[in-house]
Amino acid sequence: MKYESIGAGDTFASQVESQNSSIPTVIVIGGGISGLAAARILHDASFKVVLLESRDRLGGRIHTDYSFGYPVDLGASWLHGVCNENPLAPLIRGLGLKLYRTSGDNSVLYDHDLESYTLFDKEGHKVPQQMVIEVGDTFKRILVETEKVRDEHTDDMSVLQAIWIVLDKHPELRQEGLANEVLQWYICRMEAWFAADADMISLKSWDQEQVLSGGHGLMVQGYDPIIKTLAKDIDIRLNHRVTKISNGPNKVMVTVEDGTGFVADAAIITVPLGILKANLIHFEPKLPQWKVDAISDLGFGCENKIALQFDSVFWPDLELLGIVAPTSYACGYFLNLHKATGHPVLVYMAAGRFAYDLEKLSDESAAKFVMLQLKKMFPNAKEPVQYLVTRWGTDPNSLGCYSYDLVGKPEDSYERLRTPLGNLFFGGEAVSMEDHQGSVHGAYSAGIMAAENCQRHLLERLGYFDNLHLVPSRGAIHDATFPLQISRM
Ligand SMILES: Cc1cc2nc3c(=O)[nH]c(=O)nc-3n(C[C@H](O)[C@H](O)[C@H](O)COP(=O)(O)OP(=O)(O)OC[C@H]3O[C@@H](n4cnc5c(N)ncnc54)[C@H](O)[C@@H]3O)c2cc1C
Repeated sequence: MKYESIGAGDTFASQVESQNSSIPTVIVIGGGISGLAAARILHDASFKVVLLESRDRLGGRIHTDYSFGYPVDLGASWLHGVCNENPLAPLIRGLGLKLYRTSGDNSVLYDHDLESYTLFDKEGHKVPQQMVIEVGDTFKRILVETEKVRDEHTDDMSVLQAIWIVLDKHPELRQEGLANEVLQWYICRMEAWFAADADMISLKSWDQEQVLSGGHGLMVQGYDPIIKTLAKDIDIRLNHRVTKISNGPNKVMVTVEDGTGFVADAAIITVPLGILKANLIHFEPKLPQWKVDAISDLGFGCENKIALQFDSVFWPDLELLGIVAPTSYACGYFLNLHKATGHPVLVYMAAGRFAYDLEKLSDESAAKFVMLQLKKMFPNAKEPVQYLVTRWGTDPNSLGCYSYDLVGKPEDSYERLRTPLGNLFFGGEAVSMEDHQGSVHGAYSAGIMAAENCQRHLLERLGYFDNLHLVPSRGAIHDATFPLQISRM
């Protein structure tokens, strides 16, 4: 074997000398979709791979929970870009997974269409749908005007600041009373897309991502089958939290929490940006300043979900039930999973500072808070049978949800983030963000890209071109030709 698990106290050099084999070896750090995609590619290409994952489960920010008796995604749940060009389409087709499309292209609500929801004020009165549509149109006009603000200013600013400038210049776009609360709700939806408050999001970059066509679809059976498929036959070590990475000229040594070391020809790191920002992994030699800067130039937002299971449905047959308020912070909404899955489940979703604040509450208090919101809309709402509460922002394995462009971010941050350092390659959601804005398919592509770069680098460095049989790196699962199964009720 080219690499092996080694005990604490062994020196890097002595371990390197003891390794002799003809098969290139790679350590993949992180068992989310990015790490699994990387491991899959290299495993299928006959590399020797070991994947180190800190949690006691795979999937990372994909987490399909089954405690309600059926799948509920507590992390990612939408496929952004329901089209054949989506890199996940072949896997989804091959597994016969169903998608429930919640919006077409270019919705002002990102992954929902205007007709798919109802808003309520804080007294529980329905907001007239005509007002919701009109304010939605105004919000679109405000956003168009912010493009002019961008053109007029050389320095970047937050989206919120630009909105204020627009409202100052165009008093006719200002909203009062209930209409302003609806406008705040649109801002709240925008903040959910970036998992960050509007005063943190870069005006220069917020709309620059390349979104795939086909709109957005919920994974009806959850994302878990994809994780299971990618993980098949990979040497995976759960409960292996990496604390140190020593990047030598010919080998990489990765040390985990209990002091055990793993040596290989190369390593691919796919831990979330929040982990890199918090310096939870010690790099030897230290990361160069340009890499450290790239890590701090990007934002890492937070979104939390509180899933409520009821014994029966008492709410209307709509996809989203929203509550408007005088600030976007105080607005909220429930995703009606019954619409897509047939199960009596509502998922409350909170993003940005509010999501962090929710994490300070106990599970019970968080569920009580959410039930108060629900009872404003439906005074006779039943109590939930069960509930699940996420804490992505303080979870030591994620420290956030997904990346976004901070105000003033230099243009080449992503490029610097993904640039390899010798035998160390960088995958993970944040690395591919300029194309895929913190998405599952972005993370998947980033893992594939890192694996392909690593593969090329090692084959060149080790001179293996002649004696390795390489399976085409996208693998047989990419050849499936079943149509995507999409429904809309
Ligand atoms: C609440 C929420 C909702 C989302 N909604 C959507 C959505 O609807 N659609 C969408 O496309 N995307 C969504 N996303 C984003 C999507 O989930 C991520 O972009 C994607 O799953 C990231 O995959 P990844 O492999 O890069 O990172 P991760 O899934 O975070 O994988 C990294 C892995 O590294 C492990 N790790 C951390 N530290 C260490 C360490 N020191 N040593 C070893 N392992 C370590 C972690 O445990 C984790 O398993 C959402 C995310 C969240 C949290």
